[in-house]
Amino acid sequence: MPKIVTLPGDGIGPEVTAAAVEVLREVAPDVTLEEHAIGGGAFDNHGDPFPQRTRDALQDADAVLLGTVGGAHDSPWNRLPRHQRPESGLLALRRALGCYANLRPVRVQPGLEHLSPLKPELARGVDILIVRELLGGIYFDGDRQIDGATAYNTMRYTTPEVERVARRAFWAAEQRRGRVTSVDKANVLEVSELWRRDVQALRDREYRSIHLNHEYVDSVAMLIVADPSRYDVIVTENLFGDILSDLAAVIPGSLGLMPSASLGDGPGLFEPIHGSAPDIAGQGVANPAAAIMSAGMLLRHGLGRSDAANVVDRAVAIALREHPTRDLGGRADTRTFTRAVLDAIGTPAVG
Ligand SMILES: NC(=O)c1ccc[n+]([C@@H]2O[C@H](COP(=O)([O-])OP(=O)(O)OC[C@H]3O[C@@H](n4cnc5c(N)ncnc54)[C@H](O)[C@@H]3O)[C@@H](O)[C@H]2O)c1
Ligand SMILES: CC(C)[C@H](C(=O)O)[C@@H](O)C(=O)O
Ligand SMILES: [Mg+2]
Repeated sequence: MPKIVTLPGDGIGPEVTAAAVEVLREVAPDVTLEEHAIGGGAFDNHGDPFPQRTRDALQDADAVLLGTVGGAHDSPWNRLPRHQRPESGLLALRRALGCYANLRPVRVQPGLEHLSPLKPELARGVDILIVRELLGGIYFDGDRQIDGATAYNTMRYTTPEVERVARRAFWAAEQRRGRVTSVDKANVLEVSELWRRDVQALRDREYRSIHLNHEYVDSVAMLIVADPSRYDVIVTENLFGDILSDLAAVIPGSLGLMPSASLGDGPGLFEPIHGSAPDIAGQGVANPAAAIMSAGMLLRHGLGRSDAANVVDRAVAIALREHPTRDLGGRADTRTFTRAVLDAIGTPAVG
């Protein structure tokens, strides 16, 4: 019986995770779910944003389902030493699981173009997979400091770090349209020069059937919304991927439609890309679609259950058509939307 560790976290995390858990129980009733603490609440209760008990629970987990961590800008959590802050708990979790490849799909489902603020002809058919490097770069390098009026962080990558995430991107592209765009800032940064060189060399050595091109991150920030259909798989380093994926959320219509899967060599981590949304937390109005779709990715990538994952994706699309949430200009609250997903799961597919 597969064991899934759930980590609801802070803000809207518990609200959207509860929805995803309901859906998981419906489509995978044999799975064991075990809830643990992470983030700001974990610090308040256990003095650590990634407590030892949570760390221990990962040992025999098959997959991890995460909500969100963090507080508002004026939260006391933001005045803690950095290693005690909620976000540090999340980064430590990613590192503990060794999840170096973060898959962030950006998809406009047929019939849901109207949810996008882009013109329907631009939004129609968009299907991008952003592969974000998740354990390296400026997020993790030890060389960082703030001291009086001076502060620095360093962005560092090694060839093995670049190659392992690029491999995931090439592999994904082989199952899709065979195109990879590697995004960097090689016109300015040495670290991007290495990134570009290593991605190209790997393509030339092992993935000759893949069409690879390189683009600068500033240009991609424009083109991804101006002409999103030009992209199939995008592979990029940690910080660029963080920013580009929130930007890309505009294409389907909301951060609440952006799930993710973080994969390494052990159990995967599945989480919506959005944050704890302190502005709407506790009101029961968060869009749980990204969390539910993350549970779908867990079924697909974490447990190898594609059929169940397809059922979830189809049900989410139906619920979005009939009961859009407030972030999408609709009126459905979290409960109504989740109910609609559960109802759609119970309705046999036609055709
Ligand atoms: N993976 C994570 O846990 C994660 C990711 C990003 C940010 N954060 C943390 O979350 C906190 C808030 O960050 P932020 O405000 O910059 O970003 P955010 O993603 O929490 O919110 C940005 C905006 O999007 C809206 N939004 C986000 N998710 C939504 C959903 N599911 N349904 C409806 N609306 C939604 C919010 O209401 C807000 O207006 C910070 O502490 C930050 O560090 C955590
Ligand atoms: C909360 C933060 C550490 C995190 C990140 O920057 O990776 C978030 O923005 C994300 O996109 O998952
Ligand atoms: Mg982010």
